[in-house]
Amino acid sequence: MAPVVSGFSKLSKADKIKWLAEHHFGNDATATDTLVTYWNSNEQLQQLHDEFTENTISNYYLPFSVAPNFLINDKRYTLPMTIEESSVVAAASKAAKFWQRRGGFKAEVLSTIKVGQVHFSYHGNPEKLLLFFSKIKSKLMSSASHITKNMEKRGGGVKEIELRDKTAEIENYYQLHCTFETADAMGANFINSCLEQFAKTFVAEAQEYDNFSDSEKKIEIIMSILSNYVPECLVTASVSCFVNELPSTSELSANEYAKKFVRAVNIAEIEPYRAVTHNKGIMNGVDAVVLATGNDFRAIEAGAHAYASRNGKYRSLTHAEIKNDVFSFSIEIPLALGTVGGLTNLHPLVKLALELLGKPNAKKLMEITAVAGLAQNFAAINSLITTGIQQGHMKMHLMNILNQFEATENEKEQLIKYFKTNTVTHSEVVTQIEKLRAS
Ligand SMILES: CC(C)(COP(=O)([O-])OP(=O)([O-])OC[C@H]1O[C@@H](n2cnc3c(N)ncnc32)[C@H](O)[C@@H]1OP(=O)([O-])[O-])[C@@H](O)C(=O)NCCC(=O)NCCSC(=O)C[C@@](C)(O)CC(=O)[O-]
Ligand SMILES: NC(=O)C1=CN([C@@H]2O[C@H](COP(=O)(O)OP(=O)(O)OC[C@H]3O[C@@H](n4cnc5c(N)ncnc54)[C@H](O)[C@@H]3O)[C@@H](O)[C@H]2O)C=CC1
Repeated sequence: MAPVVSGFSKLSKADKIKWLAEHHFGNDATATDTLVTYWNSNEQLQQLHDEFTENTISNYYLPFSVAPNFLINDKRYTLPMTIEESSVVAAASKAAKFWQRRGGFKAEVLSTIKVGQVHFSYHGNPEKLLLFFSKIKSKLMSSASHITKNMEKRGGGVKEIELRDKTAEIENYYQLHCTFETADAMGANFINSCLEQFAKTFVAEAQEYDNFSDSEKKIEIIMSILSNYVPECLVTASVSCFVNELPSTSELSANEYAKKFVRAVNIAEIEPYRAVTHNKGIMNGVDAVVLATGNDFRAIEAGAHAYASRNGKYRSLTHAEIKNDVFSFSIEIPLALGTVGGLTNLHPLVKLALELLGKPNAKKLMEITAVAGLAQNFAAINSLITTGIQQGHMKMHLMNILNQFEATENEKEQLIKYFKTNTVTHSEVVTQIEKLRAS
């Protein structure tokens, strides 16, 4: 077991690695070599990456991929996608290619309101608190004007502050429930700064408020923080076509395909076990664009799953229907994304990704990202109701298995040829490698 270390954060990068090598890797040089191999030879670039987070000792690469042919609101895009899982980029590309010949994707931002809350305890008469709040509300707003003035010039700022009584759930618990518009920023830091200012002003004003008793004056702030639940920062995307334009085979007509597809989505609307996997497939596309564009994927994940269970049951984020011989498929998803702030103007590949998308504003990026989720879900369901997921997924995963077994170029060539006409499973790849090596 490694010893407790004090002052680790203050060590140089080299000394941090030395400590790790000594206490976790028995001074085996391989560990150090692996870490150093991933350093960037451009020292300036490396320093930039070192400074993104804390205790950085190396870089962790993920593939930076692209999916072409996305027709969104009549404009063609090539999507940047950062993801480790094979077949996601292929699936997105396949769906994009399919829908670009059928009118493409339509997307629309429904609203962009974000939420933050000051959580506090108040011991006293609730009516007096409400009266106090109504008296000082405008002062609360104006106390943050030094933070909000530039955001207001961009059309954003604080929208509303509400006092919410939560004492039915927790004794003496109240909130300032605040809503914001943050223009092209995701807004976490802006919102948190505003909230902390509201909290300070709230406490100070309470102490000066003559109508409060001494105990009522002692408002205790528990915390001030934005919410990643953003049901009003919402975007929708959809595709539609005549049923007879859908894929068909001798075993499954286009009409049967449409019905089977809708049924698959319906199952994800009522069955949580399926819905979670269904939405995971959607997030394959969403997260890949979110990561490539330097956005906060934890915030997006948390918000999307909370939205999926907003009615008390976890459900699909997509919906499908057939009406008058038209098949339509849509998604509605909360996406608090930014095209300024965070890493967006810092990471060279993020800058490139945004440039690839034509330097979108936050709303446009919300539309593009929702489309990536819908496309991914379309491709996954298409596979699930026809060939099954494994055929296409394992075809893409083959190279990973071959690399695990350190297959030579010659072995790869022979096995790729073999698996063109044979189903890829992990065990079959192992059998074929062993066969080759024994011959
Ligand atoms: C994998 C495919 C696309 C193969 O599909 P295919 O029909 O065998 O592909 P193809 O070789 O005929 O090529 C057709 C198009 O697919 C794309 N494509 C094809 N291959 C590549 C490639 N190597 N690199 C880049 N793009 C590729 C590309 O757009 C290509 O057009 P082209 O470029 O030739 O004009 C298909 O089987 C598919 O869409 N499968 C779904 C895969 C999937 O959803 N993967 C996610 C991982 S599984 C998961 O995490 C979640 C899940 C699935 O469980 C969610 C759920 O249950 O809902
Ligand atoms: N719970 C959460 O989700 C939390 C997330 N974070 C992190 O906060 C970061 C995002 O915070 P932000 O406030 O968005 O970033 P940020 O702190 O980099 O601020 C962005 C700033 O850019 C400026 N700006 C310039 N042009 C703008 C425009 N057109 N529209 C809007 N603002 C413009 C504004 O001053 C704005 O406040 C992410 O890195 C996220 O991971 C931080 C705390 C909590």
